Amino acid sequence: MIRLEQVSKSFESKKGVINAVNDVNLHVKKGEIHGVIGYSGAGKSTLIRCVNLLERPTTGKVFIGDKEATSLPLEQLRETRKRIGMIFQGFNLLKTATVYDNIAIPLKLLGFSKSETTLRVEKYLTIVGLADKHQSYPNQLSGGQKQRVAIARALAQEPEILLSDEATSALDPETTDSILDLLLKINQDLGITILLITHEMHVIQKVCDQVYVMEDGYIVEQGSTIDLFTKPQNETTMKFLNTIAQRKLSPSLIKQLNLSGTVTRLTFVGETTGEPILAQVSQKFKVKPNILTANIFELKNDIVGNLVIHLLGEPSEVEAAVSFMLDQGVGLEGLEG
Ligand SMILES: Nc1ncnc2c1ncn2[C@@H]1O[C@H](COP(=O)(O)OP(=O)(O)OP(=O)(O)O)[C@@H](O)[C@H]1O
Repeated sequence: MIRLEQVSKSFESKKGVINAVNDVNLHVKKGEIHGVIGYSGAGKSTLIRCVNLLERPTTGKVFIGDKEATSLPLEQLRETRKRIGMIFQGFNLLKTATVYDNIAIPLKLLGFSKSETTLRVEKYLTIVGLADKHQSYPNQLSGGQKQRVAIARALAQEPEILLSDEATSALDPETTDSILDLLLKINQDLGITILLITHEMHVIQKVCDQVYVMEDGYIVEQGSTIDLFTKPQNETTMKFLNTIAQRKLSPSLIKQLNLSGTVTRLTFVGETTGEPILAQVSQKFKVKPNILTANIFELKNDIVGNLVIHLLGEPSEVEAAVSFMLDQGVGLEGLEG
């Protein structure tokens, strides 16, 4: 549905050329939700703006469906843009217009009749849960409600694709979750393909099928959400994972705990998450597993559990215990300690 082939974007500035996006390849299939995560300045906004050609790539190709948007004449590009809705961190609502008009005005500008406009405004305000707010003004709404209006405005044009530029970054955690639930609902119920950018791993965790980690304009790691959560390869990915679950024991903690022996992280995915593996390990082998940290979190389609344990015992028993856990489908990663 969205395909980027070797897309780069540079800007001329007083300090020289800034390569904001470098050689990015990306493919979002119809109905999927993909997320790009990166720190400030990584190039995420520039990248997402290249998708609807708000920024024209310096080199590379952008495909929307089977059309190469980067080579379309302006008139056809306008048509293609109608297939893409966008929401923003700052909502971009007209302050002096009611909720109704915020959604209706773009439709009127697109030439929809009054009755079709009314129908669509009502339909999409109901979908976002604000059917009773027609006549409110943006300053009478909470941040989450404003984002819901912005989502209704984007949906009212009945796009196939929704681009989300840090749509939850200005919201508190609870409101963030309610907006993410809404994105999941419109993805599932309306079949809308979503590409989002974020600096919050929680957003990726909750809604994304595929993830791209971006740094200095490059995609430094990409894969399914489950793979990134269980087998991260890149240092930046690990830093983002650390924001939701402790992955490393700090040297001072290791010192305080006076750990000797084996410290390992166990990763449980799906069915193995509920198995009492550690109880079995201590029954079958002469080892004492001591849990140092533990967490369990839900991804969009999976459950992942992480345990950091300290295994005390004779090396041969520890080795046998480790091998048993591997056989049970548990992911293992040695940690310093
Ligand atoms: N119009 C522009 N002119 C010059 N430089 C730009 C322009 N837009 C972005 N940049 C530069 O490109 C780089 C990437 O910026 P971009 O906004 O895409 O990153 P980001 O990951 O979205 O960061 P943030 O989350 O802070 O917005 C930065 O160095 C930025 O200063």
